[in-house]
Amino acid sequence: MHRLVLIRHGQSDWNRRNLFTGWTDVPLTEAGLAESRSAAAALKAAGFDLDVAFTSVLTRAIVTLHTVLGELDRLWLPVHKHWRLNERHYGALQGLDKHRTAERHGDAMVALWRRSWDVPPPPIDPADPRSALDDRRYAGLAASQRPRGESLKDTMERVLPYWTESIVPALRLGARAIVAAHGNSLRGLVKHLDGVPDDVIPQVEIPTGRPLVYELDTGLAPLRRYFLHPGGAAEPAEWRRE
Ligand SMILES: O=C(O)[C@@H](CO)OP(=O)(O)O
Repeated sequence: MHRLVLIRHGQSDWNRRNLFTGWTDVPLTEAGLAESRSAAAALKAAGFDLDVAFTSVLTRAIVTLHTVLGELDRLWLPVHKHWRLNERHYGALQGLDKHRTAERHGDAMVALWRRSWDVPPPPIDPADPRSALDDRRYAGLAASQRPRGESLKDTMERVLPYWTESIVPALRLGARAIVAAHGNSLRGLVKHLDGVPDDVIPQVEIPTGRPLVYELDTGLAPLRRYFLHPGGAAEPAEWRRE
C-alpha cells in the first residue's frame, strides 16, 4: 500500500481578506501558521512519517510545508518545488474582492468561475502586474505555459504531467510523500485520483491546513481517503452529488 498526504496551505492573508488570489504570492496569517502546526500534530498523533515532499513555488504552500516538516523534525527531507503545483491562475479576477465581484457579476457567474469544471475566469493581459507572470520564478516558462486565467480543467491538465513524472515515481519507489499545494490544484488532483465526475467536482472543497490522506493500492488506485483532525482522528472524505 502507498500513502500520500495532500495538504492545502494554511489560511493566507488574501483568504482572510476574501480576495481572488491565484498566482499572487501572499503570506500566511498567524491563523494559517497555527493550522499548519495543527496539521503536523494530527500527522504525528496518527503515527505518520514522511520520506519526500512536493510543493508549489508559492510562499503560502512552501511555508505551510516547512512548518509541518519542522514540527515533525523532518526539515532535512528532500523538498521538490514546481510551478505546476501552483494555485489555478485566476486571470483578471486576481486581486478582486470575491463578495464585490459577486455583486457586480452575480452569484451564479462567480460560482462558475470559482467551482465549475471548465469555465475559465476572464483572461488577464500578461503585462498587467496583477498577473504575477513577470516574476523571476516563472522566467523558464514557455509562452504557451504562461496562463492568462485557468479553469479547473486547465489547472488539472498542467498539474498532471508533474504528478505522473515526479510524484508517481516517488510513490512507486515506496516513498511516503506529502504534497503541499492549493485549493484548486488539489481539487484537480483529487478529480484525477478518484475519477470525480465533472458535475460533482464543484462540490469538492478542501479546507486550509487539514491533511487529506490517500491510501493507494500497488497500481495507485485509491483504497481509502480521509481528512486527519488534530488528535489524529480520521474523517472519511466523500465526494458526492448533493
Ligand atoms: O483565491 C484563490 O486563489 C482560491 C483559493 O483561495 O479561491 P477560490 O476558493 O475562489 O478557488
